This record gives sequence, structure tokens and C-alpha cells, in this order.
Amino acid sequence: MQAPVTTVAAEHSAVLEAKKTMRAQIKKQLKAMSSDDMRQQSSQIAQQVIASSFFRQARSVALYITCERLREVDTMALLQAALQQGKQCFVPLVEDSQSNMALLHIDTLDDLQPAPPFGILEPSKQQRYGSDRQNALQVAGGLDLLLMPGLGFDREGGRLGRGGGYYDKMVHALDARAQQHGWQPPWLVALAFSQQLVQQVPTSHHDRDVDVLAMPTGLLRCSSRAKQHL
Ligand SMILES: Nc1nc2c(c(=O)[nH]1)N(C=O)[C@@H](CNc1ccc(C(=O)N[C@@H](CCC(=O)O)C(=O)O)cc1)CN2
Ligand SMILES: Nc1ncnc2c1ncn2[C@@H]1O[C@H](COP(=O)(O)OP(=O)(O)OP(=O)(O)O)[C@@H](O)[C@H]1O
Repeated sequence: MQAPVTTVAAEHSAVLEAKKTMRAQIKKQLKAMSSDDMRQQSSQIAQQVIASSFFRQARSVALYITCERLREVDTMALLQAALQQGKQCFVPLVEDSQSNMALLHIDTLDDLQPAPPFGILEPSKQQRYGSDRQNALQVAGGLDLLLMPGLGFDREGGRLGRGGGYYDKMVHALDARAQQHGWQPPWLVALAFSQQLVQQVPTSHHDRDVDVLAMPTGLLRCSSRAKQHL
């Protein structure tokens, strides 16, 4: 039987409220971290990822470019390793405030420039010679690996983002394309400081769990696919 609309709406607003509260709590924890702690954990996380089978085997990788203000796990060492190993690299370009983001191909760090309002480095839409950059939804065979940011995570792979819905929407599109062609969906790997691991994050129906949580102490295999194949 379908739940009455009012119950669904009440449940929805309870989840939104719980997300808001948890975002505020985790932001406080992140603010309390020293730069040394952040640097050290970021370097340990990068080492774990670089040594992993999902990174070594990936021909195409999408990853966010760390923003100091957002106090995220630093991805620079991962981007450099991926470029050096000849992997195809894709990074986010926010298109609008309706959860639309593109993951665009870059060849070098010089392809990035700071974008308002947070100064996050983003690729230009076009390459130097005017041609459009390839987008992760066009990779032949599908994207292999998506390294994701977020605020809070749990051992089951639950992920609490910043509320923009950008990654939810992108993952949905990547999964749909993989399914349409009978390809493996990309490995979803979230990068997390130890301060970001919580008992359980509140989730809505559109939130997709990640496969792996990369933490300074090791890789947590969350999904059954990760437990079986990694
Ligand atoms: N490094 C990085 N790049 C990314 C994301 C991200 O989370 N991290 N995004 C992921 O979606 C997209 C950008 N979307 C964003 C959506 C919301 C907020 C946001 O609300 N930020 C702050 C406000 C910080 C401030 O004012 O200093 C917040 O969390 O309160 C930031 C980015 C694409 N690129
Ligand atoms: N697949 C989707 N298509 C369109 N809108 C979506 C999709 N997934 C989520 N959204 C919208 O995005 C908004 C924010 O969702 P939510 O709070 O779960 O974001 P988040 O997971 O914290 O953000 P992000 O995915 O960018 O890290 C919601 O209003 C939701 O309706």
C-alpha cells in the first residue's frame, strides 16, 4: 500500500533536517582540524588510493579539485599520479545551480582556472584551440573511476554531500549510460578524513551509496560489488 502523501512529505522534511544538522556538525569538526592533520591524512589517503587495484586498473578517472575553503581531502597527488600514468582525467565544471555539472577532460594542471563563488579550479569549456573538451559521459566503454568529495560518510557507503545534488545527478547519469550499454558502472570511491566517518548518514531515495571509502587507515569496502571484486 502506498503511504499517504502527508507521511511521505513529513519523512522527507525530517531527512532534510537531519542532513542539515549533520552537515553543520561535520563542518565544525573539519574547522577544528589542523593543517598538518589535513595534510598528513590527505597524503595517507592518496597512498591508499594509488596502491589500489581500482586506481591501477582505471584508464579513465574523474576527480574533484580540492578547495581549501571547503576543507576537503587533497586530490592533487592523485591527479598528478593519474596524469603521469597516462590515465584520462576528468574534473568538474559547474554548469548551473540546478545540480548540473560536467566532468571535463584535462591534459595538464594548466587547463584549470579559478571559478566563482568559491574559487574552485575548473577547466574551461573549450580547449586552447577552440574544440570542446571530452566529457566523462562520452568515454568509450564508460568512466572507470569516480573519486568523490562529501561531508560525512558511513561504513555502509552512505554519503552526505554539500547539498547541491551535483554528484547525485552525475552518478545517476553515469550509471544509466553504463546500464544502457551493458558496461560496468564506475567505481565510486569517496575520500574521507577520519573526522568524517559517522555511525549513519541520513539518506534520501536519490542518494547513491559509494563502493569504497578511502580513509587514512585503509580502504573500506562498502558495497557487495567492492567486497566481491576488490
Ligand atoms: N572541490 C570540489 N569541487 C566541486 C564540488 C565539491 O564539493 N568540491 N562540488 C560538489 O557538489 C561541485 C560544486 N558544488 C558546490 C556546492 C555547494 C557548495 C557549498 O555549499 N559550499 C559551502 C559554502 C562554503 C563557503 O561559503 O565557504 C558549504 O558547504 O557550506 C560548494 C560547492 C563541483 N565541484
Ligand atoms: N538525479 C538527480 N536529478 C536531479 N536532481 C537531483 C538528483 N539527485 C538529487 N537531486 C536534487 O539535488 C538536491 C540536493 O540533494 P542532496 O541534499 O542529496 O545533495 P548532496 O548529495 O548533498 O549533494 P552532492 O551530490 O552534490 O554531493 C535535492 O533537491 C535533490 O532533489
